Amino acid sequence: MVVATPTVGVLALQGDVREHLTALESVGAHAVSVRRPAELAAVDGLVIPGGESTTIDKLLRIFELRDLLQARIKEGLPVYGSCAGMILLADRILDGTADQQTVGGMDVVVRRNAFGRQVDSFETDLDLVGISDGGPVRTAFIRAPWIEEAGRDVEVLARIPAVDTQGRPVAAAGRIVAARQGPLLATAFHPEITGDTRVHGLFVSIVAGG
Ligand SMILES: NC(=O)CC[C@H](N)C(=O)O
Repeated sequence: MVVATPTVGVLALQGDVREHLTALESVGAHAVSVRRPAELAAVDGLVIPGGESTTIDKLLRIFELRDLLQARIKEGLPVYGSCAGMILLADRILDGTADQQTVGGMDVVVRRNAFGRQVDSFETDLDLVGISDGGPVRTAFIRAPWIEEAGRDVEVLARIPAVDTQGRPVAAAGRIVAARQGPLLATAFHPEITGDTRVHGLFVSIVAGG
């Protein structure tokens, strides 16, 4: 089904919600905050923002959204998870806290806080499969995870390049930092804070039936 102006929710329990709402509006979606089951039931797609995955995990249960979100993902709801959102979409995680759970849906193993202390946070340009116009995407990594293993049905969209913008070798070279499995999209980075809205454009096209 092709939806002309899709309604895309941003899970608004914790994290940088407003930047996602703005980015989604700028690529033609009707963007709404989602905090209640009725709001989750009404959206055509959902963004799970970056933040702290353990907190979002707990709040999903407190706000009685977790089971509904899992059910909607099973029915095919398009969901884009960024950073902590990517952790929540993963079927399996490494370095989670003892009681941490994910919502799941993507056949990936994600390692939390994977980049370690030295490169805790950084910005870089990445080539992304599916985004060819306008060159590499400007991305921000903030205590980011990476995808350690991806199942057969997962399409890898981006990896950490071998060298940084100054030509220096990168320790995490080759790590998977963006992937898609059907209507589920995940990025280890935050695209909403660099002013580059093309990842949101890609997600809205998935929601609209692409
Ligand atoms: N920027 C982010 O979303 C960081 C994710 C955070 N390190 C976590 O484990 O949830």
